[in-house]
Amino acid sequence: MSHGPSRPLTARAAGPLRGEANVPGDKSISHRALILGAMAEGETRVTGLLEGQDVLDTGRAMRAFGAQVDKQGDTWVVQGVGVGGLMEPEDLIDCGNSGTGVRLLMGAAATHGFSVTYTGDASLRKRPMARVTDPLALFGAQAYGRSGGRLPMTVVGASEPVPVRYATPVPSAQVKSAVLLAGLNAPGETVVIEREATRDHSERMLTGFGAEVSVEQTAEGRVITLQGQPTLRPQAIVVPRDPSSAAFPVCAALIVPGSDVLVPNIGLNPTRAGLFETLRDMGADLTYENPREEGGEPVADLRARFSPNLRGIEVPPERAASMIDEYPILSVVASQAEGTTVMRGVAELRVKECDRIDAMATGLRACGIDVRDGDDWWEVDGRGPGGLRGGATVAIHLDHRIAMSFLVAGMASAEAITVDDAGPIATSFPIFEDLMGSLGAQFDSVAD
Ligand SMILES: O=C(O)C1=C[C@@H](OP(=O)(O)O)[C@@H](O)[C@H](O)C1
Ligand SMILES: C=C(OP(=O)(O)O)C(=O)O
Repeated sequence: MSHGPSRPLTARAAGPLRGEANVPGDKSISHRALILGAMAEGETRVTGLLEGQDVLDTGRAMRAFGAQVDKQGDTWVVQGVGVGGLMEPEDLIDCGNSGTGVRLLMGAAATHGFSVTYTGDASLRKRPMARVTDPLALFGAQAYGRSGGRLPMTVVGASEPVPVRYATPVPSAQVKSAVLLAGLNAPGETVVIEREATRDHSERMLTGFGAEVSVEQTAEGRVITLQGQPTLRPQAIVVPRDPSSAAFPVCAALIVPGSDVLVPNIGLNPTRAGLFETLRDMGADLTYENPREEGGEPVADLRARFSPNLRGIEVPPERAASMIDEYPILSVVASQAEGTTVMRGVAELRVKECDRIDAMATGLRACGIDVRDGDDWWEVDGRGPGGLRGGATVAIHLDHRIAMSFLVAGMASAEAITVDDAGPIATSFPIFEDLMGSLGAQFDSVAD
């Protein structure tokens, strides 16, 4: 869905942040629970689903594809139609701001013999889709979109799909997942090879639903093999809390003097936890309390305290996929460290909801921080605790993570920071303002 009118929001220096931050469910897992639930035979029940706009848009799309998706009390109930049972939507599928939504749906529908036209908001309509439609063409699906492979785009599904073997050219869990979801309704073995491991929620959840999925580490990379046309058995899914949302209260606590914040129950799947390792490498006072396993995923309570002795580091590039959405907030923490933080191997940041390197570099420079950048790298010169001047209004380009990052920056800067639009925060973290406010953050809505 498109957003309402833009809504500026200002964050100013806050007192210590203290208390417990109960962040919402994982966005990646929530999308997959609705999509796989819709492709299973019978009733899947999901608790802890993220009720962010991105996921709600995917829920609406699954209804348009013929599944029933309803909320009963705290549980989302999906009546699936079975593999191969999706139906042609009567209208456009509008995925709003969500790259994950549109790319996974394109995959899931591409091996059905019907056509679907996809669109999204002004941010999503700029993002590249050929990375998904190229492998979908190998199954026999054809895509017709705007120039540069942009939305709106119609995908004519393959009525007699063939299985595919595909090596992903960019590290992308969305591309991997689109191919695996398409492979569900192709006979035989579909194989995806990724050079670097990306988040593995699709593999885990497909296995949970009863598909045969094997993963092998070879010289070529991580080889994932799916046996096509399985019967997916409906599941009871408990969605863990989102480490990408936890990043905001954690990082805010590290840079606001006197803070001590507990962020309970965070999924620490190694394909997602790169930020927390990086913060610890920088000298953050960040501990994992009560580590345990839940639903096959490692989980812990994160405790973050103000950390006056952060050091800039070179972030290991091989860690990029496991923290790809966290570089914007990491750059805010880096601005409060001593020395330079170097981030390499991050070209993907340029094709997210916006060009995230450019958006963060522009905003940080306006707040008094030196940033240098190239095609696939950037570096931030830290000015130590209290080194953020602030006093800027920052353009967030319909990007929720840019908005939240600069609001956190405003909590630790000398002068307030305003983001031009807080609306997109609702795509992934609808309770951000209230939750950060409950810890002690100070926000002012600015009248238009
Ligand atoms: O598969 C997913 O759920 C996601 C994969 C990542 O995108 P890419 O696959 O484009 O790297 C990430 O940035 C996005 O927020 C969620
Ligand atoms: C990149 C993101 O999401 P998506 O690709 O689903 O829009 C994100 O949430 O940071």
